[in-house]
Amino acid sequence: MLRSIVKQSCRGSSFLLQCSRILRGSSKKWPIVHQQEVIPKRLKYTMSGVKGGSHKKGRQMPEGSTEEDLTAEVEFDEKLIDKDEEYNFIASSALHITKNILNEQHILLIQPYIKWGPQRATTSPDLMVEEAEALVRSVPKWQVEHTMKVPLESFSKKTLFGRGKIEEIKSIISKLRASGKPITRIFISKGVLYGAQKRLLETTFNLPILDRYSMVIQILRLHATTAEAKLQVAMAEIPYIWGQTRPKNASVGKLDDLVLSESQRILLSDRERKLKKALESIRGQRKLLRKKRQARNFPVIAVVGYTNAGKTSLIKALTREVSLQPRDQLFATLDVTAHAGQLPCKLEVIFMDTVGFMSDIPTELLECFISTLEDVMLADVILHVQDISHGNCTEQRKHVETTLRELVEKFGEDHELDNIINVGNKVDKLPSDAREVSKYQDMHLISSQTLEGVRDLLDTIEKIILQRTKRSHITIRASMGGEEVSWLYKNATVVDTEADLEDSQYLRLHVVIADSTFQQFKHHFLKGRKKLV
Ligand SMILES: Nc1nc2c(ncn2[C@@H]2O[C@H](COP(=O)(O)OP(=O)(O)OP(=O)(O)O)[C@@H](O)[C@H]2O)c(=O)[nH]1
Ligand SMILES: [Mg+2]
Repeated sequence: MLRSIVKQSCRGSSFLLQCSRILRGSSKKWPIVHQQEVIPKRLKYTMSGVKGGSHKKGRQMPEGSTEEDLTAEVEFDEKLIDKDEEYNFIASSALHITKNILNEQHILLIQPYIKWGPQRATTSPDLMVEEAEALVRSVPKWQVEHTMKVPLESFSKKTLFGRGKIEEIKSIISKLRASGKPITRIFISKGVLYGAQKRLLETTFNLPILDRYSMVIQILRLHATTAEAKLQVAMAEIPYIWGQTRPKNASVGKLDDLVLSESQRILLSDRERKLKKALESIRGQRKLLRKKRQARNFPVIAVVGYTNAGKTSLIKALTREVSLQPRDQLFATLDVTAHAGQLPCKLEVIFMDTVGFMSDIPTELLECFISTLEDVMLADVILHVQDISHGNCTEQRKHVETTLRELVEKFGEDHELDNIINVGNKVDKLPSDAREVSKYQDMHLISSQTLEGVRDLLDTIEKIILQRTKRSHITIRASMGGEEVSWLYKNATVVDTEADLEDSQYLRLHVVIADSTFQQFKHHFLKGRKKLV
């Protein structure tokens, strides 16, 4: 900690600059046919702004910028997120999207896993089942009636399971029907099943089959409320449908793939093109929004983590924002929303809530949320929230870290991911003697529910934010009622003020100030220039 006292005088005002520079850090390296029938509707797309923000009166804002300015409009065809009967027909064949997702469904859950070899599961089958059950629970009225763990030698068999296992599954389905629990869907908890595998199994059991990708799509459809989230989910459906479809000139032997007519192919391509365009516009709007935030000079803290780790709960604990609704559901948050908060030094910051990650789901799905994830890449600090009470915590952590790295590489961001703070959440669920374990050593153990450890975490965030955004904590002595005082209120964060014991005409202001702003301050007041910019 550097402490220095600088005595200066100018224009009759003397300054005692007592600089307590807490931290100084390195800079951040940082298809169709129907086009004519559709009347493109101009839907209002409202970008979520900073919720709960409190702007200090007189604080310097970019000219003309207000909360209102965070609203932007993107034009897109209403059919992309609403009812498009022809598309829905294709989607329901490939994804088994139900007309009314809220209808009751009775699920037979099958968890396949590889016991030996390079594809061997890194997680225990029981934990895999637990996660698969949580996926089903995330849709109201969907109920797991029976669960099976099935060890396999590989996932590439045409019928996935051997003959004996298929007979066993058939017999379980019959028994359940006989006992008044008829199965309506089979959920095979594997990332993506080949189109041919899926259709063969559907014919064998005479039931719709869901894999993890199509299961997650059902949940995302249910949880998407804003136009942006709905467009992103609509986009995420397209690669899956193409993957399930027999390629145009494929040999007729592949009868088990989903076969689309020429007009259906055109419809799908056209939809893909329009979605890409709409999402590009949204990406542009998000960039604009980011620029506005940057102009306002608010540090940004992105909160990432495995789904259900407690990201939304942590933001709620840090901001006390009552409107935030943490839910015991997977993929509860689909929109990146910005929430205003304050660090202990009173510096206003923005916390960004994000979409959760999940293993054994192709990154293609997550990539549709790229405009969202760009906000994460460009944040000053990333909080990686982990549910340490979860039996699979270590694997979840690895998965999030790997995916973040993959996304950074894929989207060419120059990011070293060196600004991550690991947060071990739900510590209240751990017995006290389990907390000392070395695997938690690089983590801030907290509970978003009891608020244990939250204040310490905020202190760490503050330290890193000050370092990365090149801000310092300093004390400035200035004449009471003088121009310097109002300038500082406008351009810096005044944490506290006290009377100067040596001279009652002076105030001592404890401020958090960006290094560049401090240079401006010195330039204006120490060089005798009266006019401020
Ligand atoms: N006991 C306990 N439960 C917690 C804690 N933090 C979150 N939860 C619970 O965990 C569940 C998930 O919390 P969320 O905050 O919605 O998790 P999330 O990471 O935002 O989840 P997604 O948005 O679905 O990715 C909710 O039921 C919360 O009440 C905690 O510190 N202790
Ligand atoms: Mg959430």
